[in-house]
Amino acid sequence: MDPTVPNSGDHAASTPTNTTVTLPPLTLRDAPRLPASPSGATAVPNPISSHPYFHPPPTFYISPGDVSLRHAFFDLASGTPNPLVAYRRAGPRESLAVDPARARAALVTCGGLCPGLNTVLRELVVGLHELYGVLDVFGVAAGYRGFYGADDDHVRLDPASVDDWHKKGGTALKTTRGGFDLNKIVDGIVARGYTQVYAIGGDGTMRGAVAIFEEFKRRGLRISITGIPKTVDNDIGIIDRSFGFQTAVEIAQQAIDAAHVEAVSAVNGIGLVKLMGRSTGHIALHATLSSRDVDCCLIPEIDFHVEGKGGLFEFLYERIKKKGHAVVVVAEGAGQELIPRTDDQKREQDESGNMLFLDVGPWLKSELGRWWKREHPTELFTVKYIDPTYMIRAVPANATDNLYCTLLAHSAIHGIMAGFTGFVPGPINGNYSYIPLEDIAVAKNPVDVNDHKWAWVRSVTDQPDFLKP
Ligand SMILES: Nc1ncnc2c1ncn2[C@@H]1O[C@H](COP(=O)(O)OP(=O)(O)O)[C@@H](O)[C@H]1O
Ligand SMILES: O=P(O)(O)OC[C@H]1O[C@](O)(COP(=O)(O)O)[C@@H](O)[C@@H]1O
Ligand SMILES: [Mg+2]
Repeated sequence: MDPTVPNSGDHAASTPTNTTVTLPPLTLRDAPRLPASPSGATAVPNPISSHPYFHPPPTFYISPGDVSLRHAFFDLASGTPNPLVAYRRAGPRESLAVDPARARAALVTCGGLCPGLNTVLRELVVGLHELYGVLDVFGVAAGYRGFYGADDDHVRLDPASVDDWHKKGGTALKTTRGGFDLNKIVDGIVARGYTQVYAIGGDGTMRGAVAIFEEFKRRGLRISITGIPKTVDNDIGIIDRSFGFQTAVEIAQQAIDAAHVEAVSAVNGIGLVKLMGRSTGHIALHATLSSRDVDCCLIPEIDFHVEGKGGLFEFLYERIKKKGHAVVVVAEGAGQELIPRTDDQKREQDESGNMLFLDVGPWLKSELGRWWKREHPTELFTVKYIDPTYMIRAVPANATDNLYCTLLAHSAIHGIMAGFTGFVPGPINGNYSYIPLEDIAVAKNPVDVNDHKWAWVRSVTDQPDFLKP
């Protein structure tokens, strides 16, 4: 039977049918493993088995054959992904490739802040100590450069010292951009006797972790590394979402609410909110969908023009005529090509090599004011601009993100102790999996503007594409 042909006949009278479909072969993108121990030491039983409280049931441990699928759905009519890709399922293994008694762990946070960083750190420390009995756990200060920093950049951590970290925004270890000197970093790791590295950061950190992993291999070192994906922008691909993102969206609501109040309380009022999102508009999109007060959402994935027929300003004028006010949410990376910049500004980068953006919020505010004065000089007009940039990422994680951070931290530890390295733990369609670092480092996560989500935005804001005629 052709699976793409719908059942014919009376719908109410039809019965379920079974259709057999042949799927393409499955490719396992396996997480790399540590080389065998030179001493020939064999597997160590998982200490959780002898933990006084766990009593793991037979289904507790992840079996060597457990995998999860990357694609949870596809259209049989247009062809399935070929090959189908699978990853190892994350979780505790019955036997370990790493002896916890000899393990020495280093935790580092890099890049921008994100709600939940401190929770991940806390859960790594507590999980290493209490699940596996790893007592040598160190926090490395101020990003990758801390590995080749002074002695006091390496701080011993234990469950007591991190007890309340999940309640705090930011990162207790401090974070920096730049300073990625591969040889110095690996020399520092070796000199301090670290056997496992947990690098918590965004896309840049993941690319750095790939380089460290490759250098470990090149030098024949038996040191494992895992990357725990952090990005408030949610711009890392393959995984369902990054931690801290939901918290950021929640806090963004407060800015949109304020913009809405200001807009409705003014004559011909516009509330303009700029949200984070360097190359992706996820925060702006999700904040728009959850708020429902937004009239227009601008994201980096969609070009727009401001003046003239079909432009943003004309749309806002019409919306004000209809409703008396309008709320605009703009992601920081949107409309960058519209803002005039000098050659020097075009070359400006942060310490990690990320392009520095001009501030789209004030630019939009002043362009709109200028346009209104010119086109409608006799009508009152007010724009209130709100920039909650750092407020949405410098807060502690909410309950959902705190739980997510805990599961990520535990998944990372289980993977490292099982002997995996060069991997990233993360949920794929809700299943925690181990994804090779090199896949994550290149997987971007732009907003798919052809997807239902963008259609939802349109249905909420009733906004057109601001295309040039
Ligand atoms: N291509 C790369 N190779 C090696 N290290 C990188 C690379 N890109 C960024 N890094 C390093 O990763 C760290 C964090 O990068 P950054 O872009 O600032 O933040 P994020 O990881 O949040 O994207 C910095 O120390 C930076 O130097
Ligand atoms: O001012 P900072 O600390 O460089 O951070 C600004 C950037 O941080 C971000 O949150 C992204 O940070 P990451 O690359 O560290 O994830 C962007 O939204 C923003 O452009
Ligand atoms: Mg980044």
